Amino acid sequence: MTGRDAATRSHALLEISDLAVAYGGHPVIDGLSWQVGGSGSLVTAVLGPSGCGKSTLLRAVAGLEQPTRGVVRFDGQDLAGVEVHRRDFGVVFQDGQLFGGRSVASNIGYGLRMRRWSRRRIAGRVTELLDVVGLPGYEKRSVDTLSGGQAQRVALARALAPHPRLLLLDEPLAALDRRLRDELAVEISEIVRAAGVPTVVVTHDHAEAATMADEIAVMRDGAMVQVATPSHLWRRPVDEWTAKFLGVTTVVDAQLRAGIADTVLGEIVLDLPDGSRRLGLRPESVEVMGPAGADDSGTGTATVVLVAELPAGPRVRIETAVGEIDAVADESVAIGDRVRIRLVPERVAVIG
Ligand SMILES: Nc1ncnc2c1ncn2[C@@H]1O[C@H](COP(=O)(O)OP(=O)(O)OP(=O)(O)O)[C@@H](O)[C@H]1O
Repeated sequence: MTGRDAATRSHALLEISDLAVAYGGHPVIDGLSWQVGGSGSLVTAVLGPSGCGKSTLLRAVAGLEQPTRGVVRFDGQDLAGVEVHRRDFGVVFQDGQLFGGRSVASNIGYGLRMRRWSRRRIAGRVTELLDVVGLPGYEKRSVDTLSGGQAQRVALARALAPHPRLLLLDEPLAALDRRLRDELAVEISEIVRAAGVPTVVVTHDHAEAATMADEIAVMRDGAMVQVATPSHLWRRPVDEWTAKFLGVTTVVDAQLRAGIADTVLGEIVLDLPDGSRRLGLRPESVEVMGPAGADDSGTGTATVVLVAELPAGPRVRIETAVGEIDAVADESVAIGDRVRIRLVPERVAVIG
């Protein structure tokens, strides 16, 4: 399967219907239905809070957990009864789970030896993959001497080696520090796209999901609540829980008339039908404009209660009609200033 196939395929690659998985009789996933890859996306993220069942879902797709109900299909084939190693899926876990005490080459070649590839062919594939993951020449190194980031690169190479039909990544960056996570998220995304392997990546970090994936499935309590592109998710979260999980800190009511939404924080142009809506605000959704004055029609007013000078510009906390909220400022303001505020249309989330 190549990226191009993914773009032209009309049916979903992975189809899950009414899936249920339980541990000791306690359901963790109950009635989950989800289709992956039908819209042409190659990398899909499953994003949800800790404990919502993301890893369990991935393990059920890999064949490592037995569903109590439901169907998992891959490319039209029902996977019930298909053993883990016959699914041809590559899996990478949070801590890589490399075989300790062995060399990098031995780890990457593992699945190829199982498939009875010749030594020469394995050696060629290992070298090729070490180039792909940025570790050329590492064949003989013991995996016990690798850094966390290097170990995850080797785990990725091992998963990609047998040309899997699907790659399943379970929080592959969770054990790494922030800077390395950001760097490796971009790298992994580039690597799987270049290889053209459809990928599902589980994460609880929405920046990571947006960096890596074309499509994000938001999961809550064992079910999918919304599946959309990252930009659609930020702008149109399906409900208040999803909006807040995605970084919305304040929700305000709006009355729309002729493309203008009226809120207690001022007016905003929104191309939506007349009626009542709820708007979700993140700090970047609210801009502090300058001193409040005689002509404040259409804008809200607020009082500055805290100022933090961040590299990207001042971040301020302001007292408004809906309580204290965080906002961004173009120019310097001081604690106690009475200021005008503006809602930024493209950075406001419309809920529902
Ligand atoms: N082997 C197991 N036996 C019993 N309960 C389990 C097992 N694995 C997971 N659970 C429970 O199932 C629920 C979902 O766990 P899961 O690991 O799938 O969630 P998650 O969304 O991946 O969480 P996290 O982001 O913290 O890894 C949790 O309440 C967890 O305690």
